[in-house]
Amino acid sequence: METSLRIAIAGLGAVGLKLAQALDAGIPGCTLAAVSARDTAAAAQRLAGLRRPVPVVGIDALEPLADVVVECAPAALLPQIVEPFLRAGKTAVVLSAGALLGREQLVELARAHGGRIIVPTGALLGLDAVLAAAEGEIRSVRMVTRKPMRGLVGAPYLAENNIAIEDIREPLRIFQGTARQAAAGFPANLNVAVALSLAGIGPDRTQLEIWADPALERNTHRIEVDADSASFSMTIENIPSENPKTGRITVLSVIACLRKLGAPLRVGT
Ligand SMILES: NC(=O)C1=CN([C@@H]2O[C@H](COP(=O)(O)OP(=O)(O)OC[C@H]3O[C@@H](n4cnc5c(N)ncnc54)[C@H](OP(=O)(O)O)[C@@H]3O)[C@@H](O)[C@H]2O)C=CC1
Ligand SMILES: O=C([O-])CC(=O)C(=O)O
Repeated sequence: METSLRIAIAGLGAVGLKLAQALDAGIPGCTLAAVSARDTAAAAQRLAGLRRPVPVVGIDALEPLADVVVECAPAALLPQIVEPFLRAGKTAVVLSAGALLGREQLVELARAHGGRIIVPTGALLGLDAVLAAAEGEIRSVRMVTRKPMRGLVGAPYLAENNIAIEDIREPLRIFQGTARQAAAGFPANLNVAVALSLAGIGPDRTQLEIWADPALERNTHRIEVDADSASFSMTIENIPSENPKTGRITVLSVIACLRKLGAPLRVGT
């Protein structure tokens, strides 16, 4: 007998709204149960076209209404969104992966209560191969991210280091360091680097370069992995969504992830 997972969406922006619409159109094994947004009235308006309306509630009211929460909100809200679900032994799908760093207690909470945190591949690619390689020995993981300026503006790292990118004419390397350092300096831009590090050799060994490139339209990530099982490199060129910092493929990754949760055939690691 098919049971349907009740899905809550925390954050109704570029990712959350598209996800709500996809759930309303139908993802097998999943039912949209509730959403949360900063501006409740505006959110209710955005959802007016849904076939089956759902309540718009505060973050703290989501847990009793759902089995799974999809976090697609500003990174600072991550603990408030996922803790109630983990404490109830439920599942949290996390897009603000950078905010998991330094919050290992969330994983402990999940472990203690039988809950689960799932980080989808999101705007990246190749995490299946990285996970497989990590079962052997990975010698190095390097990622190079190139973004148009509108995909980077507002990042705290730029202000803290007096880096102005608005008027650059040539590609400019604005950051070189580890995934952990990038997550702190670019909390709305580099979740993908943290997801890569969690799949592979961790946030302190995953090396990252970030370039601002005025010639680009797409957020571009290249990953290079050297392991005892294989060497591989891959590049993804993300078409921006309504939010220039967020690739269109991000919500599709979440939809695929939810579909997989209830699927009798699961492909990929
Ligand atoms: N892992 C990955 O590969 C990727 C991760 N991300 C991350 O995913 C997250 C979502 O991205 P995106 O959809 O583009 O972001 P948006 O900025 O488009 O949307 C964020 C949403 O969060 C809502 N929000 C803000 N404050 C609250 C609150 N207090 N309670 C409830 N909701 C709130 C906003 O509400 P309102 O509309 O009312 O203002 C908005 O709807 C971001 O952290 C982003 O960095 C993005 C791309 C890829
Ligand atoms: O890393 C992110 O959070 C988003 C990103 O780069 C992209 O969408 O390409």
